[in-house]
Amino acid sequence: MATAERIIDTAPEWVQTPKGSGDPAAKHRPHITIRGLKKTFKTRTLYENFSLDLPRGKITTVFGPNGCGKSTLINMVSGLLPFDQGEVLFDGKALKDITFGYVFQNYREALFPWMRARDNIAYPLRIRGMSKAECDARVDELAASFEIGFDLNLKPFNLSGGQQQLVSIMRALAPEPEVLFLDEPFSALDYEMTLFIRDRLQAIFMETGITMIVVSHDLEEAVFLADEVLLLSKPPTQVAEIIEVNSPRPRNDQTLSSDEFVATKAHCLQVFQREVRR
Ligand SMILES: Nc1ncnc2c1ncn2[C@@H]1O[C@H](COP(=O)(O)OP(=O)(O)OP(=O)(O)O)[C@@H](O)[C@H]1O
Repeated sequence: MATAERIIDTAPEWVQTPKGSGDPAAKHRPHITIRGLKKTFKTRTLYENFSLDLPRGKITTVFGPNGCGKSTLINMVSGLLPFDQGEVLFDGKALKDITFGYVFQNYREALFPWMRARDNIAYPLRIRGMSKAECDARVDELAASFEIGFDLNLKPFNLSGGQQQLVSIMRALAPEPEVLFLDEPFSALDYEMTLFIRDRLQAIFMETGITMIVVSHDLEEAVFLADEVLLLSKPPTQVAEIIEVNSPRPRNDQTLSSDEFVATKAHCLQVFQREVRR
């Protein structure tokens, strides 16, 4: 069920009470509530009265037919794109009152080319007024978490595409966001780098329990990463189905051939095909 009434009671063990809230019940409430969203491009209505709850401390992947509005959805929720009507709240708070990160598909245009990789990563910390020593410590911490094997003193144009995307992800994570949005983060990467970054993202997720919303156009990737796959319909876009993925973490190559994973992926494909034919 994907309506206002959805009760979220299965936050993983590692999900902490939100910082500063002092409210242990918060982890059982939806993290993001979307109510009555409407979005029209010229005369075409993409979203009409769209409502959805997204859970705290889980990875939700967004999958659906071409052009159904996957990117538009996360762009509206993350404030990059205005909507015509409706409301998006983060455990009752407005977007301006939370810290969030966004990873773009096109990493080439996302990084500041004149800044070294480590200055790109530290940027969101510097603009918050953190000292150089604090920024350096956080960048080093992230580099260790991501097992970075390249020189962060290089500028983006001296890095490979995958390395640039890693820097983008580290920059998004630097201020310890409570929500991380990723729009097709692997679509411009080679397979080896995709597997590496996917595994690192999973590890970071397991360490931090950060809520992640990931747009994907690859069903296997969407199921592999997800606690829940949000399957969208064709426009005017509604939730076709929310499918739980119960494969245990950390997931690895063996996960892909496990009965549970194969059955979940097959179910997602069935729903997807039903929506495409509709
Ligand atoms: N700025 C815009 N102006 C006009 N139409 C737009 C704009 N942005 C998106 N659209 C249209 O809205 C629809 C949804 O676009 P969106 O990119 O969100 O879909 P998507 O599901 O992410 O697409 P894809 O599967 O191709 O990645 C598409 O028909 C697109 O052409």
